[in-house]
Amino acid sequence: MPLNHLIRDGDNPDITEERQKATFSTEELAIEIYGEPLAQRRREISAEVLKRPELLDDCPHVFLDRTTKVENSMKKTVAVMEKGSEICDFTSREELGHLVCEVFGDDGFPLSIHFVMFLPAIQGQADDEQAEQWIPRAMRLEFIGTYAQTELGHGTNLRALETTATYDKRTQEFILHTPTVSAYKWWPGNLGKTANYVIANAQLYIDGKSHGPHNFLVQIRDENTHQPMPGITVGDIGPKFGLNTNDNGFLRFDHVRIPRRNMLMRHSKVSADGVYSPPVHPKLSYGAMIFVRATMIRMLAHVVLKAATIAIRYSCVRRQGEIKTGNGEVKILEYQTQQHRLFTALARGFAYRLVGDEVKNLYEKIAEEVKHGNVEQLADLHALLSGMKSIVSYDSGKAIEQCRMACGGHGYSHASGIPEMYAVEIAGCTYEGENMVMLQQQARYLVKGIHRLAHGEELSTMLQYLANTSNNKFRIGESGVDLENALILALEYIARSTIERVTARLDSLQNKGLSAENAWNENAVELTRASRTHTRLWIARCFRDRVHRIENHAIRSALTDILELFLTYEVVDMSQYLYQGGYANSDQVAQVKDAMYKLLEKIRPNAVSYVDAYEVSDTELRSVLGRRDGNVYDNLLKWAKSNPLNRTEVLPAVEKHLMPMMLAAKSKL
Ligand SMILES: CC/C=C\C/C=C\C/C=C\CCCC(=O)SCCNC(=O)CCNC(=O)[C@H](O)C(C)(C)COP(=O)(O)OP(=O)(O)OC[C@H]1O[C@@H](n2cnc3c(N)ncnc32)[C@H](O)[C@@H]1OP(=O)(O)O
Ligand SMILES: Cc1cc2nc3c(=O)[nH]c(=O)nc-3n(C[C@H](O)[C@H](O)[C@H](O)COP(=O)(O)OP(=O)(O)OC[C@H]3O[C@@H](n4cnc5c(N)ncnc54)[C@H](O)[C@@H]3O)c2cc1C
Repeated sequence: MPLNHLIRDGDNPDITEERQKATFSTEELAIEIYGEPLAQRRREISAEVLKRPELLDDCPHVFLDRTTKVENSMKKTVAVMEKGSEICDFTSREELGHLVCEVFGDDGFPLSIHFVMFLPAIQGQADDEQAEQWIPRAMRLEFIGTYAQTELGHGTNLRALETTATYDKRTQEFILHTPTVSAYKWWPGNLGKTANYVIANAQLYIDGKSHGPHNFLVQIRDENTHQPMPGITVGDIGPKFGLNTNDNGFLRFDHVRIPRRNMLMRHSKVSADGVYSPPVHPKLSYGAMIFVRATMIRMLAHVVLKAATIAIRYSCVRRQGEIKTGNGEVKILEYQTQQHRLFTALARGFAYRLVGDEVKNLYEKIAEEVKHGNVEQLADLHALLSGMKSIVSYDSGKAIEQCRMACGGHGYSHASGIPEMYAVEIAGCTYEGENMVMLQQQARYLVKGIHRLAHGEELSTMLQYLANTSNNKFRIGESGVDLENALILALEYIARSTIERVTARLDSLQNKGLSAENAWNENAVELTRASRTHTRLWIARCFRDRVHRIENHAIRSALTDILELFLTYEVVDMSQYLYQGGYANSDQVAQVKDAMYKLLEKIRPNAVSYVDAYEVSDTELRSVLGRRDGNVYDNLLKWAKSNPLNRTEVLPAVEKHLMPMMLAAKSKL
């Protein structure tokens, strides 16, 4: 009985051969990733979707213009809302999430901002009475909401947002106003054509005094006619690099009045007579962003694993060139360069996916405490998520792009599915805080850590490795030190020494009289590097702990290969830092590289089985190259023939423009 459960008759023999080589059960690995009931439920949901044409695309989305794309996704949204509960349990985020992936593919659920920002903002920041008033109706989708914070002129620097909410004591209302063009709200998902309400982030003014940005619930479209409300100008911002089924929008308020109780008042309050009570922590109004940063890690990992699925499967059915002359063309996955590109992408995908679970659990624990007024761990969480969203979005983008290039010319075609994946995923470097900015948020926390240590103060668990100054020599190959431990310690050294060095430089510049702000800016690149090394260490440790907890021996062993590849890759990638301070020499770094190349060989026979175990259906994958059955060439031809340009033999545009030109050229002879 083969261990890979995806073998079927009629598949490309090259891919069947791969599946027969599996040394672990792909079903058991799927259970390790998703958990026992969910792994099975995902398959049932995928099978159900296939039976319902209203949930499937008539043709690949890339063949459609934007208006048709938007209409299709709205139509399918209604089908999911009406019939989805027959297919999956709507109270399970995981089941619903899977249904959404099947039905909508890369662009995700068209109303995602309603669920991932609008509702979480209300849940975390509205008081009980407000929550009771708004949440049930929002959950039933009686109306659609979005989160309107970013403006045309400012997205990063929230303190400079220009939209104002001025309290009018006389009528007990807030007046929302957009004073300039740069104050237009710009970017919110679903704002353009869909949302009826926004959580608007605006500068609160009472009696001429500013209290900084706060969140307000504002109706922008009539619930029945969908026409803009008085004082509202709203529309779509136009096509983007990706996510084109979403109507990201612009919005202007012209002295729009809302009742006092439409300010979200769990943490900050304004009384009827205009008395302001501040929150227990000044950044609690940023809570919805924290939620998305925590959630997006798994979402980004999912895209990497989809791209790896496509590129690894394709690399086993694509033959090109010979390794030994005369022995015939090989599967391109036999090339070490191909394995290096793809298995390291696979390793990052698995690492981020499993670590993403841990991040989500940590977020839920701390968010619950914050809800009850305990903000002790908020700084740790903010720092961690700032780093995580940045590293995972950027390194995932690089991994996906490598997967695309590894598919050669066909990777550049939309038939591969990877260009759309990249376009969607890479937006994660920008939204929820531009990466360079977020890395610096984390760097503040790291620099403070070094200063605390210098003053003999206690460090949070996350930073305790900063005190381990005895870790000053690479111990790879020493007896009693296994590879994993040596690599984790190397990553600790890289992070600690980088943070120490940049902090010392900051301090010395300030001691020489430079202002704190200028000293910071002069070290900003190094500070982002420090942040990167710290976050990569955190991911590595968390991934290692997760793999060590696996009880099934065969699965632990399969994921240990992936873990070790991940660790060697990270250490090689940052090896220049190992030479600083004489921690390692070039022979030791060469040992890490050798270990990495051996792991590529070890992983090779199981490559297809790893991605099979992640179980992304063909419906969700939307890729000709990544099809489960490996029958790529016939289907590439079908895909090309079905594209709208081939509907007529002679294109009307050719008749209209080129033919007359050619005829005219002939007549001149
Ligand atoms: C789950 C996804 C699924 C599907 C989604 C699919 C598609 C979704 C697509 C898009 C969704 C995206 C939606 C959005 O993009 S919404 C808009 C997001 N906008 C941002 O993220 C803006 C980024 N800017 C900021 O967060 C802040 O302005 C800032 C850079 C953090 C600076 O803030 P500021 O108020 O000026 O504070 P500082 O002076 O820099 O810091 C003072 C102090 O506060 C601490 N701090 C900052 N933020 C937080 C926080 N959130 N929580 C806790 N503490 C925070 C900061 O560390 C500092 O602490 P010190 O101790 O050093 O003083
Ligand atoms: C697909 C997508 C969906 C979005 N959805 C929403 C949404 O639903 N709601 C919403 O409110 N917003 C949304 N946004 C907006 C998004 O949150 C912002 O674009 C993001 O926070 C970045 O801000 P910005 O555009 O002002 O970039 P800018 O801040 O202008 O960044 C431009 C450059 O300046 C640099 N920079 C800026 N400030 C600093 C600094 N202090 N130090 C160093 N460098 C700096 C950046 O690193 C970057 O290189 C979305 C954006 C995208 C792309």
